[in-house]
Amino acid sequence: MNQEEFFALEVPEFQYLSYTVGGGIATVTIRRPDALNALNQDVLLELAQVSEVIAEDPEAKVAIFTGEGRAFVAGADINQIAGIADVFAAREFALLGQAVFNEIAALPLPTIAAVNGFALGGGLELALACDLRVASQKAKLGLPEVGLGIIPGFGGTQRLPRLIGRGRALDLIFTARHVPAEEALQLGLVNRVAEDALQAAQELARQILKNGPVALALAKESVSRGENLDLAEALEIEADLFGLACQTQDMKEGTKAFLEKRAANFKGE
Ligand SMILES: C/C=C/C(=O)SCCNC(=O)CCNC(=O)[C@H](O)C(C)(C)COP(=O)(O)OP(=O)(O)OC[C@H]1O[C@@H](n2cnc3c(N)ncnc32)[C@H](O)[C@@H]1OP(=O)(O)O
Repeated sequence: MNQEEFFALEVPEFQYLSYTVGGGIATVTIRRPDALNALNQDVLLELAQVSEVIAEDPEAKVAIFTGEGRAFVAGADINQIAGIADVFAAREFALLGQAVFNEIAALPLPTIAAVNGFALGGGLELALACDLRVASQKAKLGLPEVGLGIIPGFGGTQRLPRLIGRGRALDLIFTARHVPAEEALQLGLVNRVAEDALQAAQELARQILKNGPVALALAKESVSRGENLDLAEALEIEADLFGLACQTQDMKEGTKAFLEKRAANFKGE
């Protein structure tokens, strides 16, 4: 077995997803358009698998998640929720969604949700597990679970207030309303609004890709690890990771390129 074969990436055959990678951008498209890409257990398990693929793929430097058709994801599958037998099964379902989205949130590279349409319930929770969100002008976002007599269970009650603040998050959760893209932008729920969410996400990814890959991963790690700590502890982490960044070839190349007034050629080392 030669080295290339040894390191050959195995991408499973997905039923509900497609995975492509090109120019450093990995793209995951959720494909269950007849149900507006609703997340049943199988889709969730495939999302877990694909996040392992992304983590292992040397070609993937930025990952984009999007949906086929007129929805990003219209939530967890309400048919499955309606059939949940007892409190234990319900808790397991929430824990499964949380575990999958935690895996996506922990990917050591920038992730972007290209919100091409409805991002409701578990769909918004998936977008919240990504680092950045780009919405199409026709996108609608929200956590409508209380309208079904349940609460957000895939991280929404935790990630949404951390992103936009408690008052704004509880407004969305209590009213169950669908927020249009422009309002989502004002709320800080999305980073950009564009006519074509995927195209705008790809442009954003290309902008990110100009920068040092190790530095991107370390910057994400610093923000993620510091998020739930007090400032003094979090600043220690930042200093440690700054130290690591300064040990990289990318740092040598980035600073040299600046001084030589040319574009840096980062190797991700
Ligand atoms: C822990 C996490 C919990 C959750 O995430 S709970 C779920 C939260 N999400 C929601 O409550 C949104 C549910 N969906 C809707 O409210 C509506 O859809 C929309 C407003 C998004 C779109 O409405 P319209 O344009 O009229 O389309 P349509 O005919 O309702 O949907 C097309 C097909 O998609 C199925 N579908 C939509 N969302 C879900 C879902 N979340 N779970 C299962 N199926 C869903 C429908 O039933 C229908 O299917 P058919 O054509 O066979 O009647």
